Amino acid sequence: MIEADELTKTYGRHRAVDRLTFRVLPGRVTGFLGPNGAGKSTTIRLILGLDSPTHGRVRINGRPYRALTQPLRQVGALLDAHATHGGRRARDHLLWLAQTNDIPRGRVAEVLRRTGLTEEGHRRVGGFSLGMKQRLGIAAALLGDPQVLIFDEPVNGLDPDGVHWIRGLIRSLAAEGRTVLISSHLMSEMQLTADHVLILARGRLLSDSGMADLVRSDGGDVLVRTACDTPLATLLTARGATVAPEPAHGLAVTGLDPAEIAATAATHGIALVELTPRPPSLEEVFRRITDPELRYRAEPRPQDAR
Ligand SMILES: Nc1ncnc2c1ncn2[C@@H]1O[C@H](COP(=O)(O)OP(=O)(O)OP(=O)(O)O)[C@@H](O)[C@H]1O
Repeated sequence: MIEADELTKTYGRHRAVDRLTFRVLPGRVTGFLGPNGAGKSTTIRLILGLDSPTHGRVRINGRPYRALTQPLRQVGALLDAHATHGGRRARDHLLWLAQTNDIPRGRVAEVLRRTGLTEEGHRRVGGFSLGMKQRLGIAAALLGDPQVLIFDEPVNGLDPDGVHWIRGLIRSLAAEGRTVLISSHLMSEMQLTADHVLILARGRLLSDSGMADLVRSDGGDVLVRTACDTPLATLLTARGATVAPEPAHGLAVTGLDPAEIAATAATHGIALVELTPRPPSLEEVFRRITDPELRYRAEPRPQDAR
C-alpha cells in the first residue's frame, strides 16, 4: 500500500504538490492522471524517495522509501525506459541489478520470460526499440518480486500490440494482489486498465474515485434508434431533451433517462430498435474535472502570491 498524508512539495514559491492525502490500495490498478505540470512526476519522485517533501509524508508498506530494507523487493518502478546503459546486454543489465540488490540470479530469466524478452536477453540495449526498452524497464521493476509497482507513462510510444500486452500485464499484477500505480495521459487506455483513479491538477487532488463511479457520476447520453427517427426526436425535444442525430442513423439524447425515452415512445406507438445508455468517456469526465482548475491558472493562487 502507498499512503500519502498532506504531501507537499514547493520549489521556491511554486507549490508543485499541494497537501495530497490518498491511499493506493493492493489488488487493483490505480490510475494517476493530470494535465501537464499537475505534479504527477513530482509525487512519484517523493514516493520513491528521489526528492524530499517540504511538508507531510508518504509511506510504502508503512515506511518511507528511504527506510525500506531491500527496497527493490518491496517496490518496483518504471520511470524512464531510456535510463539504461545502451552498451549493456539486457540480461547483464538485469543481472547487475539483481547482484547489487541481493536478488537471486534466477529471477532474471523469470522476468525476461514474463516481459516477453527471453529471446532478446543477449542483445545490447542500445539496439532496442522503445517498446523493448519499456519491457526491459518493467522487467527491472519486477525483478525483486515487489508488492508495490509504480509505472510512469508505461504505454508511451507503444504500438497497439505493445499497449495490449502492457494492459494485460498490469491487470495481472493487480490480480496477484499487488499495489499498482500507473500515470498516463492516455485516457482511453486508462479507462480500460484502471479500477481506481486519482486526478491531480496544479498539485491538488481533485478526484479520488472508483473508475465505474467516476464515469457514472454525470454526463453521457442515450443512443436511440427507431425505424424512422424524426417523430420520436420531435416528441423528446418537446419533453425537454436535447436530441442530436447520430452520424449513421439514430439519435443521441441527453436530458431524459432511458425509462423516460421508452415511455414516450410506447405512449405514441413507436417501436424502439435500440436504447443504449452511453456513459461519458474518462476523457470527458477528466476535462470536466480539470477545466475549471486550468482556467484558474491565469490567476495566481493566494499561496503563490505570498
Ligand atoms: N526540480 C524542479 N524545480 C522546479 N520546479 C519543478 C521541478 N520539478 C517539477 N517542477 C514544477 O512542478 C510542477 C509539477 O511538475 P511535474 O513534472 O510533477 O508534473 P507532471 O504532472 O508530471 O507533468 P507532465 O505530465 O508534464 O509530466 C510543474 O510546474 C514543474 O515545472
